Order: sequence, then C-alpha cells, then structure tokens
Amino acid sequence: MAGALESLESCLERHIPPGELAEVKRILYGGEARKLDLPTAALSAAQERDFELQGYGFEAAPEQLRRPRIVRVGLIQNKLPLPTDTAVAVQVAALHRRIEEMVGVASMCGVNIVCFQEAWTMPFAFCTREKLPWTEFAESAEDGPTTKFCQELAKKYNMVVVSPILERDELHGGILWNTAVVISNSGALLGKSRKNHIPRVGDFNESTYYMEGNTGHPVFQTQFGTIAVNICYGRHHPLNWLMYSINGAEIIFNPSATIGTLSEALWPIEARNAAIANHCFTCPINRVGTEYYKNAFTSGDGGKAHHELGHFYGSSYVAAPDGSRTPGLSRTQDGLLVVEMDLNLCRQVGDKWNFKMTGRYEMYAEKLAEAIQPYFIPNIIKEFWMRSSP
Ligand SMILES: NC(=O)NCCC(=O)O
Repeated sequence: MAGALESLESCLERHIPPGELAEVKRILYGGEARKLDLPTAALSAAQERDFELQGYGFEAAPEQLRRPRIVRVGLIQNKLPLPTDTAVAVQVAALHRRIEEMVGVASMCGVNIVCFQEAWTMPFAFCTREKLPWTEFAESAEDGPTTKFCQELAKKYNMVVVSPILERDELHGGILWNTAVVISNSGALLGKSRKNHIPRVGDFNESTYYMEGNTGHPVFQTQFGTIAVNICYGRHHPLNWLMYSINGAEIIFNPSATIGTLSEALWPIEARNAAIANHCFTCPINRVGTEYYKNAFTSGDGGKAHHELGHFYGSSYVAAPDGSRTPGLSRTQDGLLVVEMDLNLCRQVGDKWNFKMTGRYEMYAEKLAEAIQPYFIPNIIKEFWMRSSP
C-alpha cells in the first residue's frame, strides 16, 4: 500500500547499524539535525490532538557585527477531517478547527511563522474537473472567512501566518487563483502571492480552474525575516526559486499537494537543491492521506475511471542553505514540524560558495531573451559531414 511506510527516516533508524547511522545521515542529510527541546505540554497536546510533533534546529557561526537572527518556523501537514461530499461550509469549519488546534501547539513551541499546505481549506479536487461544489471553496484573499480566521490566529499568537487558499478575485470578474495569503504577526494583511506555474501532468487538472499567477515573485518583510511562497508545482522550476531569492527571500515556503506515484523521488531533491543554489532556507509542505471522490473520473490514458487522485505522502521538511536538512514528517499522519534557524547562515553560506557572485546572470539574461524568440536556433556544433543532414 502506497501509504504503508511511515517515513524514510524511521526505516533508516530501524535498519542501519547504530555505528554507521551517523555517517549515513551525514552523507544523506548533511549531518544529524539538532533536536529541539520542545515543551512537555506541547508534546502531550500534540499526542492528545493526534498529530506528530518534531523539532530541529540549524545553527550559524557567531559573527562580530551582527547578532544571531533566530526564527522558528512551523510547517503543518494534515489530512481532510471529513469526507469530500460533506457540505462545503462544514468541511471548511472542520479544517479551521483542525488548524486552530495545531497552531495552538505551534505557539507553545515558540513558532514565529507558520505555513499551511496548498489549498488547505478544501479537498484537492481539481483532478475531478467538476466545477461544483469545488469552486465554492474559493474565498477573497483580502476579507474572506479564512483570511479573517488567520488574522485572529496571527494576533492571538503573535505569529506570521502563510495561508494558501483557492482565491476568488471579485474585483476582477470573480476569477479564481491559487494564492498564498501572508498575514503579519500584528494581524494585518501583508499581501498575497499567486501560484506561478500550473501543472499539466497526470490528474493535476488545475488549468481547468485557474491561470498562471500574475503577482510575480513578491517577498514579504516580516518582523522575523524576509519570506516568499513558491506554491507546489513551482518547485520544479529553478528560475522561480531564483527570482524569490533575487528579491531577497531568506525563507521560501513551498506549500504543496503531491502524490507518491508522481513525485516522491523528486521531493527530497528539489527544494533542498533550491536552498543550496539560492543560499536560503526552503520549507516544502505536503498534505497527507488519500482523498475519495463520489463521482469517478478518468485520466485520459485509456485506464479505468477512478475515485482517488493518489496518496499524498506528507514528508514535509526544511532544507538549509548549507545543504543540510531536517528529517521529514510522517508519510501518513498529520504533523507539525518546528524548525529553529539562524538567518545569518544565508549570508555566511553565500560568502562561502558565492553562487550569487558567480551566477553570470547577465549572460543567461541575454541568452534566455534570445532563446524565447521564434527565430532562435539552438547552438549545436556539428561535424562537417552532419551539416547537410536534415
Ligand atoms: N499541486 C500541484 O501543483 N501538484 C502538481 C504535482 C507536483 O508538482 O508534484
């Protein structure tokens, strides 16, 4: 069964001899992440509320002129609490309740910035290609009930909240977007960031519902650091990560909804590589569980109609600019990952590897501008005898 393995890490811990485990972790994960000492009350609250709670920390070297810039982020992954054919308002209310109890625990753990999974207020129903009732989950990013709910959480817990929702933009023809709303720890709405790249793969039929985002690559200056949101499929696009980083993001969240058969082998690589390439922290978050739809849908591949998109494998983690990473959360359970980081590490690693300095962006800017023109001919060097061949 796709969801049966609890996590890669628990499997390694069980089967690798203790003498070799530290070396395996060094090679696979860049070392053994420091475990955070989380409050006992938070650990018991998480157990009572039936979700996994893990905490890790990344250090930076002490500097003479800058104080450490310590921030705690919280990544939340969760299943749907109710069947997908429950009334829309009842599903949304149940998801609000679930997130509220998880954010309460995040607050006990001193989290400063929390991020939820992609389209967290609804089933990931775009696979069905049906419009109703799924479009009814869309809300205003500015003053919809979910934004108001998150503003209350932000104020109550002095926490920045990143809330990825299905947005209905009433001001511009009532159109839909896949949007992350960013709320300051004061409760004020800081802004929104729309999903730039829309999947055209498998049953991820999102292009039936919304277009590629038009907000570019905004970065939000918060009290705790500069943050950006690269939504799900944007993870596969290195230039997307790059632009958030060029705009100054120190932490890039990647709220996602993706399934085992499609992307699980890519998951540990892409966001971690982005953290390395861009000298920043990246935080990929995936939902968990299998969501069932009453009406069967087809995949356009000659296969039988089915009721499920696939198993969302969770495994949310944080990657640091030096390439190290935390273990992932469970592949099957709701969870909160609390990660403490010193943002000074971004510049320290930048000064060591110099990717921003050696990136030759001017060369690529020029060449990419040429490559997108219809007259562009790829620069392939051929031996003489090949030149006349078609
Ligand atoms: N939600 C979403 O964009 N999923 C696409 C699949 C993937 O990127 O792994």
